[in-house]
Amino acid sequence: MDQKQLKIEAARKALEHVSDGMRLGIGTGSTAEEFVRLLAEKVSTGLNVIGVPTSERTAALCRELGVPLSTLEETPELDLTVDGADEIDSELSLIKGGGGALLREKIVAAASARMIVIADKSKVVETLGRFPLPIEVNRFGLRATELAVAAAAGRLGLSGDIKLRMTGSQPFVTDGDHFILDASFGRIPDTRALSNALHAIPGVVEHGLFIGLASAAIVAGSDGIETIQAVR
Ligand SMILES: O=C(CO)[C@H](O)[C@H](O)COP(=O)(O)O
Repeated sequence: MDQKQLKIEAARKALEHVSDGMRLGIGTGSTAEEFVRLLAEKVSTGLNVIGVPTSERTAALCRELGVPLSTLEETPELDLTVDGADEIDSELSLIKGGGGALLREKIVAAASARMIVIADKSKVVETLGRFPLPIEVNRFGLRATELAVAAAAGRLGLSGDIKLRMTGSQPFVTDGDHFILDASFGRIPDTRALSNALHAIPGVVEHGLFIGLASAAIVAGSDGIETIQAVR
């Protein structure tokens, strides 16, 4: 089975957790898009749900496919969010933000009673950090924030390239009008300490470490689908 098919299988399994009347957070990225396509098929045959999208990109796809949408202002409490991830560890801590939507993704996940992560098996790691950590930052004081991020990481024994994410020759701009720094720190043994250190930097809007948010991960591999439940 190719990677796209594995994403579809994970998304299909997640759909089993969706029931009539649910208020759904809808993630961003290629795996979440497979979920939107399957959800739209169900909606077209009568499933009644309302979705809060985590990005303009997801909102556009939902509109195109006829998935009814709301905003978090109108619907501030959600039953379930289904989203992808860039990395998943055994405690269901995540790195997210490869698609640049981490701020809205985190706000939506935190407003949800449950978050189910969908992914192909390549996303499962022993320790987070192989994937560069996306850090959403204010445009103002970009260089100062970058230096502060490097210093904070250094105090935790982490180092590595910190790159401003680009789209062609221009910085990538998030839906919230911020920039993203991609930090290649390598293995992050203490995710909580790094999370706290990054949150203490004024120019950091949010980072892509999702700790204690995922309730379950549905992981599809060529040997089958595994559901990993969070132990809390
Ligand atoms: O966090 C994300 C977007 O900000 C995505 O969920 C993450 O990048 C995974 O994407 P994909 O399913 O395309 O691999």
